[in-house]
Amino acid sequence: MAVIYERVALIGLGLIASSMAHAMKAKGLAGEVVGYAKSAESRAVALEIGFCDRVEETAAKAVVGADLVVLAVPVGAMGAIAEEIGPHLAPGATVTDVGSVKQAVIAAVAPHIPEGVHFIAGHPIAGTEHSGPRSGFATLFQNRWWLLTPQGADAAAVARLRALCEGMGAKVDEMDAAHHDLVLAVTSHTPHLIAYTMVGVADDLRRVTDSEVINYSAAGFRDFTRIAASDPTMWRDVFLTNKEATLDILGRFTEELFALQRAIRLGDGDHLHAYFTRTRAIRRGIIEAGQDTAAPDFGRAAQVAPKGG
Ligand SMILES: NC(=O)c1ccc[n+]([C@@H]2O[C@H](COP(=O)([O-])OP(=O)(O)OC[C@H]3O[C@@H](n4cnc5c(N)ncnc54)[C@H](O)[C@@H]3O)[C@@H](O)[C@H]2O)c1
Ligand SMILES: O=C(O)C(=O)C[C@]1(C(=O)O)C=C[C@@H](O)C=C1
Repeated sequence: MAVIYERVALIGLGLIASSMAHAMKAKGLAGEVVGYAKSAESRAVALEIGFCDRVEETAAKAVVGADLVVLAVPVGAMGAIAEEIGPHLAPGATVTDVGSVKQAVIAAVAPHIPEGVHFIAGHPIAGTEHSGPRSGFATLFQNRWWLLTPQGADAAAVARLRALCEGMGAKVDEMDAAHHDLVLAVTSHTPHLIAYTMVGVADDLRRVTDSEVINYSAAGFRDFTRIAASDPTMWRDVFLTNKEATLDILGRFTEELFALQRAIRLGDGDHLHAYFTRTRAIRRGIIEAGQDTAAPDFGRAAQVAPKGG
């Protein structure tokens, strides 16, 4: 594939940035990949693995001369990074981000983007519970959605970023930032909160169940523990910044839960059966639509990754 950006600056060198670097290198999409991470250890790992050609000790230095800058830090850190790099961005460059929340990131970043630089917020709907520079892999975005929320950004700049995402194997869609945050509150944010809660409940019961929770961990619970092992900083920031939509969905979730609780108490098997029949159809619909792209290659991602690098 042809080079799409001559110099890509990755700010933050964790799961998403390192996966992007691996994918761009595998497909020849970037002339040079420059990296910045706040810890020297992560910068050294990026050079050791070789997914960055060069690393810099500050974000400001890393973005100099870059035609694409990717903000790949926790959502709550995006504003401060944008403020630091703003004066150093090259005219005509594109800045994007990969944050899991869009309205808060746009509000925090956009004020620091100078005239003549394109800001196109984005979000790859792909990830694992691992973090840090050793956790990335080139196929993470294969067949996964990459949502862009361009909010009127220059069409040619959007098309170029879209080509990069597609080059990394993703399917691209554009949407409004508020809509994105509502959709993701349903499909990702609230499910994570539920998983965190369920694992917390099991932990509270540890003394009662002894180690049986671990020893006899059934598939459903094991899936919860994988999700609940996700990075605490990232998820703290997601809930603090997508507050409204998450609280809305949690309210609806609680209402449904109470209705199921009541059906169990009353022995209302018809209610339970009808409910589970409806949800089973949803799962089947996802599979029939070819959307059941299981998270790829967990074996490879299971390497021990330095945290908070
Ligand atoms: N992990 C996922 O499943 C996933 C999926 C899609 C999008 N995202 C989003 O991508 C972004 C990065 O997530 P990740 O999974 O790659 O995280 P990660 O923890 O693997 O990497 C985060 C990087 O940000 C740096 N960082 C952390 N706090 C910082 C700060 N205050 N200032 C400067 N740098 C800081 C870390 O040093 C690290 O290099 C987040 O915004 C997250 O919401 C994550
Ligand atoms: O597969 C996982 O481990 C994920 O949780 C990835 C996942 C998700 O699907 O909810 C998590 C957060 C994102 O912003 C995008 C993707």
